[in-house]
Amino acid sequence: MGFWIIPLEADLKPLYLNVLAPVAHKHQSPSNNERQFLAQGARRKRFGKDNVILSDIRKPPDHIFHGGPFIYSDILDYKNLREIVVNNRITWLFHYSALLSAIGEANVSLARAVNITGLHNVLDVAAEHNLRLFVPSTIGAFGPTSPRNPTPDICIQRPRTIYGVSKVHAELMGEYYHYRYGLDFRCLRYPGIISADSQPGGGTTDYAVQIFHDAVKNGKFECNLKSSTRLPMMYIDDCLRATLEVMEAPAESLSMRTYNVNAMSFTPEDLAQELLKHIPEFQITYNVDSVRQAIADSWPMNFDDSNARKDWGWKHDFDLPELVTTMLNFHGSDTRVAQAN
Ligand SMILES: NC(=O)c1ccc[n+]([C@@H]2O[C@H](COP(=O)([O-])OP(=O)(O)OC[C@H]3O[C@@H](n4cnc5c(N)ncnc54)[C@H](O)[C@@H]3O)[C@@H](O)[C@H]2O)c1
Ligand SMILES: C[C@@H](O)[C@H](N)C(=O)O
Repeated sequence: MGFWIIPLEADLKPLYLNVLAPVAHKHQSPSNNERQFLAQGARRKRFGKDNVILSDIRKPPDHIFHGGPFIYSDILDYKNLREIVVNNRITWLFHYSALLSAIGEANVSLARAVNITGLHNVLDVAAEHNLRLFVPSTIGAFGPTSPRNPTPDICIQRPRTIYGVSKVHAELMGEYYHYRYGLDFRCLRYPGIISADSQPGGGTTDYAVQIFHDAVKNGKFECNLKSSTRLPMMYIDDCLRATLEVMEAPAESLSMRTYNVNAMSFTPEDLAQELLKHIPEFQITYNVDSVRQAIADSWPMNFDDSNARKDWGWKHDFDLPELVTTMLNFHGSDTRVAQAN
């Protein structure tokens, strides 16, 4: 994902700098393609198709390109950001551009530029033009010295990845701009996000997306984390709804500017057991990637999101069984499921 720009009602113009999960899966059937369009369409439907501008530095899939305005935007180009905001009278900005945890460790200088310099550009353009700004943070903003089970909103944050460091920086800078300049900064710490219409983006939680592709296509999956690695996770629809809900919450209901949000928490073994109920021949093997495993072992196992639930009424819809059924349906596994039954 990157960044979104949106307009409000007649005059609310959101800009999304990259889209969470925009990439259509190559193997989907036409009917699944239509269903997968819904998550993206929801944002455009909520605000009006022409009022939501999506952007990236990468070519979008057909359904994104034809679904409403889409533009090229590099968050490292400040003048270009300012031009987009001015020319389109943007009011809300959703900033999704980032390098994720595992890929960030493989390319620290690029991660530092995109995740930190890019954030500075976004903060400045938002403050200069009085935008409401959403920036996602992550379970990766915590580290080995944070309480892991559960992890509360306020506790020690000493992450050991450039990704985590950049996200703590984003949380603190956003809050600083809020108190110093009155910027309407809002931030959610997402768990691992699972979506059928995306390819894994270089994160530590990628296995929980890839497993569905491989289970449906090949009936087997090689997992790069240990079977007992417990991490917080969330289905994409809950993630998008949480994001819009916190953005639309009255300012006086927000006791904080950065909130944990959660839905479920599982291990690769738990996920495999749930998949076996639908695909009895499914097999999982383990070939642990030491970089990803060390990252996962330093992250929360369970996330305490009680403040989000109390302040603005957060409530998730998808637990593990609903997640697996929905993902398998999206992946066109109806035939396998029918065979299994
Ligand atoms: N996916 C998850 O599980 C998860 C969990 C927690 C938080 N998040 C956050 O959500 C956001 C999106 O995550 P994602 O999974 O979609 O990641 P992703 O890797 O799939 O997408 C990142 C996007 O950033 C874009 N990008 C890279 N450099 C850019 C630049 N210079 N200018 C503009 N765009 C640029 C990429 O082209 C890509 O579209 C990130 O900020 C991430 O930290 C994601
Ligand atoms: C958890 C999250 O921030 C991302 N999916 C990663 O693993 O890097």
